Amino acid sequence: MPRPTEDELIARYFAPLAGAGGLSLRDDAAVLTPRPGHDLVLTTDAVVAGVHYFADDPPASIAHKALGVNLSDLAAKGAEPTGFLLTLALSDDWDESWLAEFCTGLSEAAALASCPLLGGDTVRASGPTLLGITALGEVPSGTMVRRGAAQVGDRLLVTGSIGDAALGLKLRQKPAASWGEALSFPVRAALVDRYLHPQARLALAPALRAHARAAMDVSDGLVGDLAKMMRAADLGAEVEIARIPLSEAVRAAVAAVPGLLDTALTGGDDYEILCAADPAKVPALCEAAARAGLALTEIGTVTEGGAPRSSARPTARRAASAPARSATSDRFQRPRRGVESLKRTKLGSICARVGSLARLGAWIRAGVRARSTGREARVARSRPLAISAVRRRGNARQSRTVE
Ligand SMILES: Nc1ncnc2c1ncn2[C@@H]1O[C@H](COP(=O)(O)OP(=O)(O)OP(=O)(O)O)[C@@H](O)[C@H]1O
Ligand SMILES: Cc1ncc(C[n+]2csc(CCOP(=O)(O)O)c2C)c(N)n1
Ligand SMILES: [Mg+2]
Repeated sequence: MPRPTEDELIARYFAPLAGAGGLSLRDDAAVLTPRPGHDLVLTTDAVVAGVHYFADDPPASIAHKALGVNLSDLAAKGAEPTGFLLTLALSDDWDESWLAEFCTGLSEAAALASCPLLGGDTVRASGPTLLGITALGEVPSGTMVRRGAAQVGDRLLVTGSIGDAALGLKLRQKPAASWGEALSFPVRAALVDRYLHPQARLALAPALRAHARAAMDVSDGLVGDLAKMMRAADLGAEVEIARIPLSEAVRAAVAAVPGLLDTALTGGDDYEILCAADPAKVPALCEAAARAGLALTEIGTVTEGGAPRSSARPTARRAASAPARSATSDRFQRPRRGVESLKRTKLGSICARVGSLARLGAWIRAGVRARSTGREARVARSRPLAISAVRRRGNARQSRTVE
């Protein structure tokens, strides 16, 4: 059967999802008038087959994820969704039934969030399918919650539970994983569901605007994203690892294989919200979250920064005291090795104190400097991946001498 043309696709599958500003998807562009006294909040995120989802994931789930990761950014900014634009780059082998299911899922996800389709583009890709969504939201003027606005002494809080999706991804990759056998079938299914269907915490948006000082959503793993948030404020943080909210399923998995804690804390795909609030506002924030049906857990405190190293926003202090470094540890960055970087990160003392190199390694690989005394870890900014140098030297005591 011949595949529909782009115009046929639009009329059959996309126009039914269009909101008022989308003009039935029959014009060159959409048009919006933001509510008086409101700012527009704009965000865009793409998901790619084989990178962010599996090509054989259910098409409706893929749609839910593509929109959900964008709604999560709006939620973290305290914004309420207005609508979204969709760029669909379909791999050569797409078929209409896939697209029909995709649009069913997209329609459900959009309706749940009151976030209609406003427009988009459909093209053929020579590589894997890519779904790019640009989401628009609104906040009362001047109230968008910023990533970098935390202050020393603020409490750090996180919604929901961390690590479920990362373990769900592991199960999706290897359903017969031995640690999975410690979990009942419904618990395993719940983990995979967290991976497939991120739940943007939109219900938290008003509480964040009212009571939080800073926020971001956790898409790349709590460890890495906390480091990003602290870097944005040029501050550090002290996190009590034992307070990080873990579901029963994640606890059971970690009990079976302790190394899975690293996966849970650094794996990503959580789409929870990490926020910082004045301690005096924490009770009101938590009550508002509870009224919105969301758990919010205190996990630590914002502190003065460690040795400033980011070259992303140079300051006089940085220029005077520290070498430049790249902005984040992310999926594009290559490992940095060698004793020089080890010296600068003071990893030696950290490793000597922590004892569990394997556990700490994940924090440091994600660009976080941690000190630990028992169950507490002090987390600040650091040079990513220097842990590999420690490993190569193979001896924490020896490493300490180069601090
Ligand atoms: N190619 C790009 N062009 C312009 N701005 C970009 C580009 N890539 C990222 N940014 C901007 O950089 C900032 C940080 O982006 P980042 O991707 O870390 O945020 P995010 O969308 O919350 O994360 P994630 O992609 O993990 O969900 C955002 O303001 C984003 O708009
Ligand atoms: C098939 C598959 N393999 C791996 C992952 C894990 N993953 C890939 S990108 C990303 C963070 C956000 O990405 P970005 O920063 O590019 O927006 C995460 C957690 C996944 N979701 N699916
Ligand atoms: Mg984000």
